[in-house]
Amino acid sequence: MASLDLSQLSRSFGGTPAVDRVSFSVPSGAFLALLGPSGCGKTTLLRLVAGLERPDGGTIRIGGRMMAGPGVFVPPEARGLGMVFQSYALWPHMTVAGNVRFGLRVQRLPRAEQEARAAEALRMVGLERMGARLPHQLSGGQRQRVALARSLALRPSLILLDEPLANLDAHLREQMLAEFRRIHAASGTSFVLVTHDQDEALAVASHVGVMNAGRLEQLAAPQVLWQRPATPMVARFVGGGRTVPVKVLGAKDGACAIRIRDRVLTVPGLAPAGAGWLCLRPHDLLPDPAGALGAHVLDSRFRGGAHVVTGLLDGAEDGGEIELVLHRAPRRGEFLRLGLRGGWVLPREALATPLPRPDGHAICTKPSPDCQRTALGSGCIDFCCAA
Ligand SMILES: Nc1ncnc2c1ncn2[C@@H]1O[C@H](COP(=O)(O)OP(=O)(O)OP(=O)(O)O)[C@@H](O)[C@H]1O
Repeated sequence: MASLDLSQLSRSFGGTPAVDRVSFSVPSGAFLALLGPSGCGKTTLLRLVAGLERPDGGTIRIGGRMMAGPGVFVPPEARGLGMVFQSYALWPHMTVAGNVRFGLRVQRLPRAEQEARAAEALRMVGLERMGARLPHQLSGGQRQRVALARSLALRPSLILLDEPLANLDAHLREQMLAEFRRIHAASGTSFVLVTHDQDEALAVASHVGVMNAGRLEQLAAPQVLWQRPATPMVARFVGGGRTVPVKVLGAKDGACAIRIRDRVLTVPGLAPAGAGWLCLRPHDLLPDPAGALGAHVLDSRFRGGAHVVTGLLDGAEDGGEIELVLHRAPRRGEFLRLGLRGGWVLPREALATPLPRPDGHAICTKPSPDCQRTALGSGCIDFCCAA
């Protein structure tokens, strides 16, 4: 088990930053998922932590030990990490047990200990009866579990997983996600997972970091990321969210009075009077003939016992398509009036001084290079500048 602390971590390729002054701390035993659009720097960040890339600046500490920083670079094999990749990278001519023992042999552990540790790791991933098989005699999910067992056998303090489920079909991914959660809890090892799939990240992780163009936009618990996005990018990226420009009239006790057309509504949020964004997710909207918002129906299909409607949200700045659930089939082109049962308000421009939160912490509306910590372990669950 180890904590992971990054400070101002940067890496550029040909002058273009792939990871740009990223700072965060996650506690020992965390399951951190890194999420973001293609090319945002997730893999580069993972490779920096692994020691497969050297940073241009900043520091990496694992379990409090400096792994990279000014004048320090600990090579990958000395970082005490496990790595699991999309490709599994199993030796095809070796049995499952042989593959799991491989790293222990390299470490020259006594044979009896190798066997005991391999058996324990295979038990943890539920493959205790498959030790004698060859990799080609296993399913994709089983092969991925062997790769995980091989890492666990080394008893690393941190396991790095790079898109480990990408080669599996949807059903198997679900199963493996549940397995990952179980194995993470049973082993007590900290996990860092890079994934394209936000459902996967939100389902499995204790902490989720959203990256964009090399920067960390927000690092928070999944439900915080969902309910209180720190930036418009996070609001749009996570859960098919949309942002509608609104006028904020004032803020009090963690809620904002906003004007939409001729209506004044009170919505949770942290924005001062002025231009703001109303961040919406599909479940924040419900049909309401007297509602302040509206959407034109583009398409509708019957799924899960209800009509899932794709609508074009009136006034949204970012394309505006949003999914709604109705209990009747709407006409294509129909205008639906929508009421609010949720939402979150952000300021249009990043604030120089974050507004105080009702719980006494300050929230970063735009994480800055000076933002040193994400105090997840100590009570505050937002990307936080509170000193
Ligand atoms: N070895 C390299 N040489 C040059 N550019 C690189 C190298 N590795 C990564 N990059 C660039 O750095 C940026 C971040 O890449 P990275 O692979 O970290 O993103 P990612 O978020 O993991 O993307 P994806 O989700 O598509 O895998 C991209 O613009 C990529 O082209």
